[in-house]
Amino acid sequence: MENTFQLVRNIIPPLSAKKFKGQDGRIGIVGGCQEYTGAPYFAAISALKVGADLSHVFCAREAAPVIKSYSPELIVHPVLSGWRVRGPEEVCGLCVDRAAYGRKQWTFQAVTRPFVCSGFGEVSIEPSKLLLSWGSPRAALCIELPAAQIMPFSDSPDAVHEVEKWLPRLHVLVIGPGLGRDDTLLENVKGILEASKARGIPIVVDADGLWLVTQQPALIQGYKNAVLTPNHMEFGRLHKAVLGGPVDSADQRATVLSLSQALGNVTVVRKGEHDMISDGQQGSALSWWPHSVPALSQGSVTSKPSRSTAAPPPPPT
Ligand SMILES: NC(=O)C1=CN([C@@H]2O[C@H](COP(=O)(O)OP(=O)(O)OC[C@H]3O[C@@H](n4cnc5c(N)ncnc54)[C@H](OP(=O)(O)O)[C@@H]3O)[C@@H](O)[C@H]2O)[C@@H](O)CC1
Ligand SMILES: Nc1ncnc2c1ncn2[C@@H]1O[C@H](COP(=O)(O)OP(=O)(O)OP(=O)(O)O)[C@@H](O)[C@H]1O
Repeated sequence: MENTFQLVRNIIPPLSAKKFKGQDGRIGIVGGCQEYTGAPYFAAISALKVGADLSHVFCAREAAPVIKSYSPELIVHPVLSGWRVRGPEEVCGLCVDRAAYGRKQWTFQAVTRPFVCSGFGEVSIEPSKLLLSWGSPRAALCIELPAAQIMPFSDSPDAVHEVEKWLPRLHVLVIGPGLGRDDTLLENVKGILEASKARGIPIVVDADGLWLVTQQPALIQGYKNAVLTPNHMEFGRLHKAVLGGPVDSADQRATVLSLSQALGNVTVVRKGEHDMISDGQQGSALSWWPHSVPALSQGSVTSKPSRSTAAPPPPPT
């Protein structure tokens, strides 16, 4: 137990009157969409609980009010998602919440001449038109649009740019908790990941960030400032994508080591009954992680303390 305390002390910055806010860690979490608001919250708040000073959450627009109301300590940027439809003159502007794209239910706001409508209704998109219907009895509005005019948007014109301007002030970025798997949103996240790499910022990749990396392992290949934190399923998917086959359950540690090596010595923390870590040099089981933490969706917490102070990953026992 004493050993565990010492290891925890190693990654928690000591309090000091000489420091000012921000010096002990400014963390960025890229995650949170309409469905998932808990995972980015846990990621952000657990960084604060282990000693970081500031936690920023960059999330989809519709997740922001929810995450903000979990805690006043978090700084929440609703920049990741949305659709803006630029229509013909009679449609001055129309916003449809991005997270629901591909489904029937949308939250929308349409500013048309001669009226404004907003609400929660059904939207169908065809190549050249957009049909909104809402209310009871149902009202409908059909807008003729060239498909090219339905464009992804963030609350600001460019999601990557919006996050990028914060990057010089961040010590570490956590990419993926509760992000969802929408292609357009992941395209934004890809841009954020590349911008972070260009600055050498340490990155923890979790949950849907791992989904993205599984589709495009080159994104993280050889970036030694990255820590991947896959759970059982995520590890299996990543292993298959990178090494081309299923996980050898007979030697779990070896699989973590070989995945790390195949990714160019990116650090891999495989979560499970025994968390396993490898930086491609050696593979270890982490018995130090406090297993009083129940296996109740605590992965969002697990991955964050390990890099939340931009400290090196915890040493193996
Ligand atoms: N509060 C929030 O905001 C949270 C948000 N989150 C968000 O949720 C989304 C989905 O993420 P995920 O990890 O649940 O889905 P995924 O990777 O598809 O795997 C699910 C399947 O894996 C299986 N399975 C799992 N463990 C296993 C094991 N040890 N051994 C064997 N099987 C195992 C299990 O199979 P089952 O038991 O159902 O047969 C299940 O079907 C993602 O967008 C993420 O960001 C989450 O982070 C949660 C907290
Ligand atoms: N079978 C298990 N026995 C004991 N502890 C476990 C077990 N599986 C996971 N854990 C603990 O839970 C932590 C999170 O693992 P888990 O597989 O739940 O990750 P996750 O699915 O990414 O979580 P989240 O749902 O928050 O994203 C692990 O780091 C480990 O400490």
